Amino acid sequence: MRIVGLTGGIASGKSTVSKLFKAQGIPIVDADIVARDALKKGTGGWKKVVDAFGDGILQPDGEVDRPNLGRIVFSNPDKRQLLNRLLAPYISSGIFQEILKLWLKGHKVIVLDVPLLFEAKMDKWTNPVIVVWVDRETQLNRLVSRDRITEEEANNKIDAQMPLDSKKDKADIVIDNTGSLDDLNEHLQNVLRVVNRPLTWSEFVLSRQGAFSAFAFVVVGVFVAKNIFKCRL
Ligand SMILES: CC(C)(COP(=O)(O)OP(=O)(O)OC[C@H]1O[C@@H](n2cnc3c(N)ncnc32)[C@H](O)[C@@H]1O)[C@@H](O)C(=O)NCCC(=O)NCCS
Ligand SMILES: Nc1ncnc2c1ncn2[C@@H]1O[C@H](COP(=O)(O)OP(=O)(O)OP(=O)(O)O)[C@@H](O)[C@H]1O
Repeated sequence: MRIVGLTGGIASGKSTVSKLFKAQGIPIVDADIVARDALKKGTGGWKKVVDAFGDGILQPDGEVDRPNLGRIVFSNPDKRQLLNRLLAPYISSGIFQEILKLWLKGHKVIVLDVPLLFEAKMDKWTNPVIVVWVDRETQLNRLVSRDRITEEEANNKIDAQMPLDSKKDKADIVIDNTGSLDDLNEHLQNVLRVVNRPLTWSEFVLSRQGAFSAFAFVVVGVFVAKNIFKCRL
C-alpha cells in the first residue's frame, strides 16, 4: 500500500486537495477529524485536557469549546505544546487504526492529511510527501475569511506551525495553490500519475512502510490467532 503524505500550512488548501483525491476514489485519513474524535466528551483525551486546562474550556453541554481552546493555545506556545503532548498518543493511535482499516479493505493508495506531518515526524512513513503551498498573503486572506477571525488571530495560527516555505523545501511534490480551483484541479492530474504508480522496493523500504506492513501483519495475525483460532498467546 502506498501512503501518500499530504500537508501544508493552515488554510493552504489541504482539505480542498483531499476532496479532489477523494473524488478520484482515493481514501483519506484526516488527522483533524481524528484529533476531533480524540477530544470528544468522555474520551481519554478529553479527560486529560480538562484536567490540565480546567473546566473553563468546556461548553455547558460538557464538550470542549474548541474556538476558545484555540484562542488559548494559539497565543501561548507552552500551552500549545502541552495540548499537543496530551493528545499526541490518541491522535497517533487513531491514525494508525484508520490506516489499518483501509489496508485490511485492500486499498492500494491512501492519503494521510496531517497538518503537522513534519512537526510530528510522520513524513517518514509516507511517500511521496505532498505540500500544498500558498504565499503568506493568500494564506492569511483565506484563513481570515474561512474562520471569520481577526488578522492577529490568523497570524497567531500561521506562526504556530513550521514556516510553509520550510515545508516546501522538504516536499517531494509541491502543489502551488495560489491560483484558482481550476488551476488546482489541473495540477492534481499530474500528481495523480505519480501517486497511482506502484511503490518501488527502495521507496517501500525508505518510507518505512515495510516496517509498517510487517507490524500490521503481526497485529492482524495475533488478532486472528486469539479470536478465531482461540490460541493462547
Ligand atoms: C486547538 C483546537 C481545539 C482548535 O480547534 P478548531 O476546531 O478551532 O480547529 P481545527 O481542529 O479544525 O484545526 C484547524 C487547523 O489548525 C491547525 N492546528 C490545529 N492544532 C494545531 C497545533 N497544535 N499546532 C499547530 N497548528 C494546529 C491545523 O492546520 C488545523 O488544520 C484543535 O485544533 C486541537 O485540538 N488541536 C490539537 C490537536 C492537533 O494537533 N491537531 C492537528 C492534527 S495533526
Ligand atoms: N484555489 C483556491 N482558490 C480559492 N479558494 C481556495 C482555494 N483553495 C482553497 N480555498 C479556500 O481556502 C480556505 C482554506 O482551504 P482548506 O480548508 O482546504 O485549507 P486547509 O489547509 O485544509 O486548512 P486547515 O489547516 O485549517 O485544515 C477554504 O475556505 C477553501 O475553500
